[in-house]
Amino acid sequence: MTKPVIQFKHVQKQFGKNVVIPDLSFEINQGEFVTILGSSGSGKTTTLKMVNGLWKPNAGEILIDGQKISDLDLVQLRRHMGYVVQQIGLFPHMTIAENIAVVPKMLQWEQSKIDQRVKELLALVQLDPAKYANRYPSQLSGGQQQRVGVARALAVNPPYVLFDEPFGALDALTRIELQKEVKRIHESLANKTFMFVTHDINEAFFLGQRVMIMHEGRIEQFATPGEIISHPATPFVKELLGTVQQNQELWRQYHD
Ligand SMILES: Nc1ncnc2c1ncn2[C@@H]1O[C@H](COP(=O)(O)OP(=O)(O)OP(=O)(O)O)[C@@H](O)[C@H]1O
Repeated sequence: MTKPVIQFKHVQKQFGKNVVIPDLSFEINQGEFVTILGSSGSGKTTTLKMVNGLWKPNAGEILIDGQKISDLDLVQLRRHMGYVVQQIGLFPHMTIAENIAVVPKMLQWEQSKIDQRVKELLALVQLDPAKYANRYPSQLSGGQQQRVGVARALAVNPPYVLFDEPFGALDALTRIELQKEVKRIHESLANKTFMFVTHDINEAFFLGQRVMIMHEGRIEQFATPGEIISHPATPFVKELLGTVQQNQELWRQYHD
């Protein structure tokens, strides 16, 4: 059964007089992994920030699990939404274990439960707890820090996890490794809804069960990777797919 848990209904967002999202409607189902792909300034981050209430729409309605976001307590809402960004901002003076435990501590979990959860999460993101729990962020590579960012976002078992270009600053190999991790984590956790913003078409099509392609604040197409590739809905989508072909041609010339 599909159950829409994130719904945008004719959402409009403007900053001052600048309308960046004129009229956005979509639904995301429980347990889905949706990627949002688009060029710079297309409104991806703004959309994500409206999902967790960081930005309020100027018009229209957003429903989370059937409830109007405007009726929800935003602190509660954000606790239900893990957030992973490029600059994950681990606290430098806290160990990795303490960084992951920030929200559980705030919620006054017992220390034994926190310790257990930190171990579980480090194992989930493939960092050996015995080796990493007591290190400081500066003693980890960028890729390892992003793994901690993912662990921290999952700390209190939120039903939603939002990712905003989390791997943008990583080298290509580490990036692919982490994409595989995130995909595996989503598959291993039942019913968690992931929204992942990226401007990398390979990342979007590898991770997304459905891909939302945005351009100038509008959805050009929102469909499975297979549907998009076989039936690109607009000239913009065709052009985007064309960039992959251009890359393939570039590489092919070295093989011929
Ligand atoms: N706080 C703000 N004040 C004014 N304008 C903003 C603000 N945040 C975003 N914008 C504008 O809204 C538009 C959409 O920005 P947004 O960050 O959502 O794009 P994006 O698709 O995430 O781009 P990128 O891939 O570069 O991060 C841009 O034109 C941006 O300049």
